[in-house]
Amino acid sequence: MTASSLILDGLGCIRGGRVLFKGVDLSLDAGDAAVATGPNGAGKTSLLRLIAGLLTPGAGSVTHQGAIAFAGMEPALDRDVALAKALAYWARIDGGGAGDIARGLDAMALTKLAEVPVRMLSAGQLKRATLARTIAGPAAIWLLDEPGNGLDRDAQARLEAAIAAHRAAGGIVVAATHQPLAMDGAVEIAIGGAA
Ligand SMILES: Nc1ncnc2c1ncn2[C@@H]1O[C@H](COP(=O)(O)OP(=O)(O)OP(=O)(O)O)[C@@H](O)[C@H]1O
Repeated sequence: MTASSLILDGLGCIRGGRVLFKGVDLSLDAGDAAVATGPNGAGKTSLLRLIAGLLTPGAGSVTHQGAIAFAGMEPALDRDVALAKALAYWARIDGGGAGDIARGLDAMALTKLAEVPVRMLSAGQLKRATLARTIAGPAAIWLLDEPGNGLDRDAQARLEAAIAAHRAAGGIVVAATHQPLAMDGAVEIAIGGAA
């Protein structure tokens, strides 16, 4: 993996004319992780979207080295095709091959469901599929929005193992979550306020 880093400098977010947060500073290098916490509506997803470049900062800046993968709450997978085919679509865009898709499927215990249409997957299986796409991709910086939502105990352990392996390989992980997520030494970004 190429060198990765992520720096947030005085980052602020305004949505709907309301200041959600301001002055968020963060500096992550290869192997580091951060977890965004805070009440519903505080701005955790917004923070991830700012980092991904999907929102414009109200203040401050985001600087990063290494590609970003955003595993959001909505599974961005074609519902009408088999899971493996839906992941292959993204592998073509993200840059990956059949081996990477197999690795992603295996990491989230989805290999047996590879030929099942996406629309037939359960909520937890869809979440695992979203994570499999990120795992299969080449991005150094993973942004994970509520990655543990809907996961059973085995899938949660697999997610935590995938995060640890990614960090050991020089990747960076930023997760937004209400649930406990084992990430050794992760920096907490506590976002206050409530909607
Ligand atoms: N498109 C939008 N326009 C204006 N405001 C928005 C928009 N999308 C979200 N918001 C508001 O921004 C605030 C933060 O939303 P966000 O999804 O970032 O919170 P969150 O901390 O991730 O919440 P949760 O824990 O419920 O997932 C909320 O008050 C929400 O209503």
